Amino acid sequence: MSVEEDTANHGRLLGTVRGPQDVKRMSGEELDVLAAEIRDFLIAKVSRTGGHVGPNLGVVELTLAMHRVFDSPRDRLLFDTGHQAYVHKILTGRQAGFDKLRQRGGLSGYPSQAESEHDLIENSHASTALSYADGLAKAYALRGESRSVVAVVGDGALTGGMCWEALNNIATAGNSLVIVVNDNGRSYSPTIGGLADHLSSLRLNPGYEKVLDTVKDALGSTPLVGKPMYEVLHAVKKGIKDAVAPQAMFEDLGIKYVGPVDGHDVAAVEAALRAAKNFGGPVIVHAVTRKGYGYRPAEEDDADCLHGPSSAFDVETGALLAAPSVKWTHVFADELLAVADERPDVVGITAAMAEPTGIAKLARKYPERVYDVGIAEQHAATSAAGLALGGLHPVVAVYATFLNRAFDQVLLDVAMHKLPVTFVLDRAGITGPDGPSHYGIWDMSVFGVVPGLRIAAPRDAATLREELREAVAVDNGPTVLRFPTGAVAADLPALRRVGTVDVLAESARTDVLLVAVGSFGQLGMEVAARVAEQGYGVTVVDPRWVRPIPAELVELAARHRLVVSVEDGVRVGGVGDALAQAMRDADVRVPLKDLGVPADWHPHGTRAQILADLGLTAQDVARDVTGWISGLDATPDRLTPTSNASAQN
Ligand SMILES: Cc1ncc(C[n+]2csc(CCOP(=O)(O)OP(=O)(O)O)c2C)c(N)n1
Ligand SMILES: CC(=O)[C@@H](O)[C@H](O)COP(=O)(O)O
Ligand SMILES: [Mg+2]
Repeated sequence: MSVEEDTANHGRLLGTVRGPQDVKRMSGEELDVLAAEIRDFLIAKVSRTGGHVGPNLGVVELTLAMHRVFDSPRDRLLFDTGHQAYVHKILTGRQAGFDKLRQRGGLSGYPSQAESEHDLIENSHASTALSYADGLAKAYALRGESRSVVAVVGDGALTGGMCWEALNNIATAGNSLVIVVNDNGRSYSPTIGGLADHLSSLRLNPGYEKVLDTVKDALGSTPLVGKPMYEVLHAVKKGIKDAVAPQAMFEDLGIKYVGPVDGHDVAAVEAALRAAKNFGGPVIVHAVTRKGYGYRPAEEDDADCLHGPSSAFDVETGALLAAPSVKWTHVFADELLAVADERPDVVGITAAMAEPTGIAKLARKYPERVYDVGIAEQHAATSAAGLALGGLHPVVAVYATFLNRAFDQVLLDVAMHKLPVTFVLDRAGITGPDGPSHYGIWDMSVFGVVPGLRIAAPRDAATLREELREAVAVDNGPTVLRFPTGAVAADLPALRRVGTVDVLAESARTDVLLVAVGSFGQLGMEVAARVAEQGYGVTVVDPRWVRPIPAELVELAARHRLVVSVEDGVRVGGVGDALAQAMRDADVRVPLKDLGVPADWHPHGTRAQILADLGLTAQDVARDVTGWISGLDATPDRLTPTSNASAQN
């Protein structure tokens, strides 16, 4: 079936859309038909691949209006977080790519400059678009380029601190800039905080422009008597603004407010955008939308309005077709609740992701002991420091990649004060479909340098439970627990424990010490078996606590001919790097080869595919290890002692 035929199957009009110019000339009726066809298309395609169906169903009309009012790519359309850019992709010639959405070699789930000139922000981390927009608008102003900058930001993303830093600057700069607040009242769960309350107060108020026009009309018949009348009018406007228009917050900042407007009414959004485009300064267009709009399973999904089904789902019910087995997240959630039952000082913090991180389970039993801070990881870290100063032991549960932005807070607000805060990093390592900015590959390197901070990498459910308990027992500094996405690894019992290091396998021969970090424990066992077939002995160890490097690991290294480490994190500054340094410091002259993820922007795909591309499979590692150890046989001094010569370029 050709692309045209396939697309046309989802609607006659959609099949005619090759680019934004095709929607500019459509009538209101045609746009309504096209919106319905786009919804059919989204549900049909995303139900097969998984992806952010809920958010994108909520921005169909919004995106149509944007592409009708503005001229992308000359005018720049920015999408905060970017998970809601599918409609933008549909309208910019990429309908054919949706059969391989978020799949290796296929369409990214986020804007991608490599895909289209219409795309700009590729980072899937929330709350960045307004800062990009501020910079872009300043650049166009300085270069004398008359181009519109439009940033779509969700109510959830608006709870991120960067947004307010940007608004502060946008107001001062006064450049022409359109901020479309896509207010569907939800992140995953309902958006929290004072801002959310403020936005909902706006949703409930009549647009104050309308009220103002009414008053102006009423007063308009009154003959103007110079200054006094002006004073009266101004006083009336101010009174209205203060009384009926809580959007004063934005306008007092110096940013014009337009709305609230029905985000599912193309004509209404268009009118607001045209007014904003011609205003000649920064304008907020407050669009009220519904996440999952037009698709009952999403609209009725109380958890997260089908925010992002991770794989194919049933169109009728929205339920995932492949029931997830026991996930690392589930094990964490259960054990945290068990700990909380025993430890009244243990509290939980989430950054707008209670369900995806498992913290929701604790919140259901102890709602008073869980804090949802919004998409505000920096605040989460320092608020946790405050909780710890107040005598509690906070557990901050975030995806590994999102803690990157709170490095300074972890370093100085938590660690320098030696505060007992536990950071639980879910989705650590290569995740897959969400691509490079979601890869939780930096934490062991970035946070490994923090003095007094300890990092645990459990290898299975049993060690996750054990290491979580060990972490919350630490009362003189921060701890980090990190584990990958997906199904939890089968329990891998240790033969014995040396200090905190678990020995998983050993042999009469001590040719190789294989340090298998975290969930790579099973991989280590398979490597040992393969290398043993070549006649070499491999000792497989799981350090459990990977930073700081356990002294016992260095002692074990000294008793082998070759050390190999393998980790689901970047090599630079990773566990292998740190072990090599510890061995040098102890003058342990044994060659070390460290395997891990190259510090780079790795493409999206499945976790297994990306790991295979990086040579992080049992077969590849076994081949490498065999090559290195047999090379030592041939030329014993080939690898200079304590070398951590890179195993990969
Ligand atoms: C820094 C950061 N933290 C967490 C996330 C995970 N995340 C992805 S989308 C989302 C909710 C976004 O809500 P909103 O901005 O309102 O957009 P909507 O999905 O409602 O369209 C969250 C928390 C993220 N992408 N970035
Ligand atoms: C955009 C975002 O941060 C999430 O919606 C992301 O898609 C994570 O998905 P998983 O929860 O399936 O890892
Ligand atoms: Mg939202």
